[in-house]
Amino acid sequence: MKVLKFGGTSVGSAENIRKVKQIVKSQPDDVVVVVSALGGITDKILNAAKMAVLGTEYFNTEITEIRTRHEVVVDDLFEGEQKLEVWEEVSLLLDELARIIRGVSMIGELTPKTMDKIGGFGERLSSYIIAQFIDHAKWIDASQMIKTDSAFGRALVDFKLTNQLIQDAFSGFSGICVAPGFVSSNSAGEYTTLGRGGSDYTASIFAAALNVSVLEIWTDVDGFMTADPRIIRKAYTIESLSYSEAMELSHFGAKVIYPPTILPVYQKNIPVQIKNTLRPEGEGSLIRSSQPNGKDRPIKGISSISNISLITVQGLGMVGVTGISMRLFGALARENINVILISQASSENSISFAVDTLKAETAEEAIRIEFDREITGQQINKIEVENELSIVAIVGENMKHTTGIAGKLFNTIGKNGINIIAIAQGASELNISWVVKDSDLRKTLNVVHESFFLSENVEVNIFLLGIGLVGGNLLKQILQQQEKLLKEKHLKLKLVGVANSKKMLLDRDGIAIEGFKERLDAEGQASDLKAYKEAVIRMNIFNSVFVDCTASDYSSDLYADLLNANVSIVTANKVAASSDYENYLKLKKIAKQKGIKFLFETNVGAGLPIINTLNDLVNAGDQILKIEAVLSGTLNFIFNTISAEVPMSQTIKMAKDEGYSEPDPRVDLSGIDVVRKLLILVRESGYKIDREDVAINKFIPDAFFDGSMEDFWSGISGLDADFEARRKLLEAENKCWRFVAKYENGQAEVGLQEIEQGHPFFDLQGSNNLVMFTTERYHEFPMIIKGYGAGAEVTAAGVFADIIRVSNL
Ligand SMILES: NC(=O)c1ccc[n+]([C@@H]2O[C@H](COP(=O)([O-])OP(=O)(O)OC[C@H]3O[C@@H](n4cnc5c(N)ncnc54)[C@H](O)[C@@H]3O)[C@@H](O)[C@H]2O)c1
Ligand SMILES: N[C@@H](CCO)C(=O)O
Repeated sequence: MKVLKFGGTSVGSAENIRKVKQIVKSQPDDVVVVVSALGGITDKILNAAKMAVLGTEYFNTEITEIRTRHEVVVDDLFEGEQKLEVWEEVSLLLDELARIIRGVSMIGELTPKTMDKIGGFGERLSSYIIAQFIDHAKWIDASQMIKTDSAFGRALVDFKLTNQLIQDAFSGFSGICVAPGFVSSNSAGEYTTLGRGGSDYTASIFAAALNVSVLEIWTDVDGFMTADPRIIRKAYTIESLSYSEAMELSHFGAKVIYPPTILPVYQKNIPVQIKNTLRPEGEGSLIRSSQPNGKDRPIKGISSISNISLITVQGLGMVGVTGISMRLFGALARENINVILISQASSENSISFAVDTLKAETAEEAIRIEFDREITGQQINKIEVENELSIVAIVGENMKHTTGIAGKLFNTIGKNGINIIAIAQGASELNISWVVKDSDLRKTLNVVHESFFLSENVEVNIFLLGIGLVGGNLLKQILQQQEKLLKEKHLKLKLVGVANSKKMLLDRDGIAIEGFKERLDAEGQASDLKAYKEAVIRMNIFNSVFVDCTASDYSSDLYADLLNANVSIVTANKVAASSDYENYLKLKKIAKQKGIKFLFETNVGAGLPIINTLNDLVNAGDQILKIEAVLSGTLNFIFNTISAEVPMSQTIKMAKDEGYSEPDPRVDLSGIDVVRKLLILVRESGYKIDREDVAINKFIPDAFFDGSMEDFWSGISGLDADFEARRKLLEAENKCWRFVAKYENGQAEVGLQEIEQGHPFFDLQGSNNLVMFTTERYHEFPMIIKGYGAGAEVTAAGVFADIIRVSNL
């Protein structure tokens, strides 16, 4: 035999009741079907009664709506003679209900006893209709079998008597019977009810009394999910869980089953199968006795409750004093306040507990009254209430067998900048709960869900700034690689923000790269860097990375604010890392302290692995003694391309067209770009250096850099003849020009040099770069890194690699 329980949504309409019939009919076993009232009906009944006692006539509207809901269902489900018969019986029940509510209105009194009498009408109505609809089903009056005390509203079951009555009623029974949930009666035969979740309880009581093979709870969700699916789209159904895990998850928000109702079946070790009436083919969740399974994940699910207040009672006078907790929780119990989480440090000087925000004020008042003497005597000096909080809990029996869960949990949460306000873990190790701000809840659930591999993929959320040559190429490369990364590395790169100097667009759900430009143009708001930054911070998305592909010289606050909000930074823009040494150091420090990344590999040598190599050398204890390098792709290209046929001014235009130069090529020609790169290399080598410490030997007069861009382009060809004459002389001497950066013994300089054949710089072709590190370990033969040093494609690839580094793959 089996017990099947159908909830309010499952029996909420004629269409759903047909599904119920199908499910019941397809059972090979004898079945007891326990049903809730049609969805929303119990609330309406209780509301009508409350309206009646308040003396408003609105209760009549509710009664009419209750009648119509049932009429529509009966009309739809039955035909001809049967319809009349069923409606006649249903009408009688509805008339009785209306009479009682009118009585309440006349007397102006609504006792718990009356509430219980009318509270079960919804179940009596629905069970009767369903019993008639399922051929050969028998209706049984569960209220006369489940016997309770007379505590109206939440009666206590007399299990001995109840089990006997149920067993007697079912002796020799076979077939299908339908029973109302929630209803019970006292020894005088008066109606009582079983409290919240009462229909689950009825089903559990029947299942235990009849010792059935399984209790099936049919509801409107697929079962227990790994997290709230409204927040975590990747949440999925938990196949099997223990009674304790189910209780813990239900207690914290997953209202799949009402926890105390599990007790009777738990005691008899009867499995509970959760199924979705609207999707019966789904696997659902199976609750059974704990069978720690090595293959199971250490945690089964994450649950949460919002609108929590945390109350902290603090005072040195509490230390070592017995009875404080007893009085504290006694005071709360007297006010009927449910305490959801308790945390007390071993110092005993404070105790914090969480309650529903609606109860916070009453709780504070109750404590102030209870501890009036201690507050006056300053043994207790602080009672603090913090609102707008949420509790999050991870639940899993296997946590007991696994070390490092708490470490991993709090490390991931911390890295994402989420502040933990209180923590509690019971010694059963079944549950770790902690308190965060409501505004951090979504992010917390996301990172925890992901970090415990409840979801298969690691997600990195990208906010891109700048979609010119480098940014545009980057998006193309991500688009090309996205699927492969997802499939092979389980890395999901999601674009959640994109901006250029005209427009900006943010979307937490993701911006498809294909067609992003059209969407940016159509939906984007006017670009505003401050607003973009603030939106990134406000969105508070987990695993966020801000990718800067502009050359903008904005305030240094931008990066600092983002890093402080735990958003990693990947930048092709050299401005920040080459700004004041103090600012560079500050940004690196924030990133380190927050456990996130500030990466700028492409700042030197575009996609060449220069900074990472330097970091490896230094981290492994090497010391950089000398740096000699050709660091400008643009300048190297110019000096390699200039000839009798191609004058210097033309090579500048060519470098720009090839995408080597800065958006403003004067930054390259003035040597500023190379100074920036040298500063970054020297700093990453571990030395303090600022811009004024670098000597620049310019090869184009300052006057060309002072005017407008137009002035520059129109004037620069004036230098062509002189350059060509000098070039010829150089060529005759078998030498070439290279713009060289050098650092040694605290001296830094950049400038044009004549390079002789045989020198490593001499054969450096096109826009290539070359860096030579002379170190304590690479002494006689310096380490050389050489290759494309500029170009949108290689730079974008370097930025891409940094983004992947952020994901910690
Ligand atoms: N091209 C290379 O070889 C190379 C190599 C290494 C590093 N970089 C660096 O990459 C960066 C980008 O270079 P690029 O050639 O792609 O430049 P670009 O001019 O082609 O693109 C710049 C982008 O930034 C946007 N932008 C500029 N100011 C902005 C602002 N205040 N707010 C929002 N958007 C803004 C522009 O609209 C444009 O989309 C530069 O910092 C450059 O130094 C380039
Ligand atoms: N403008 C830069 C790009 C690479 O940083 C160069 O020419 O080297």
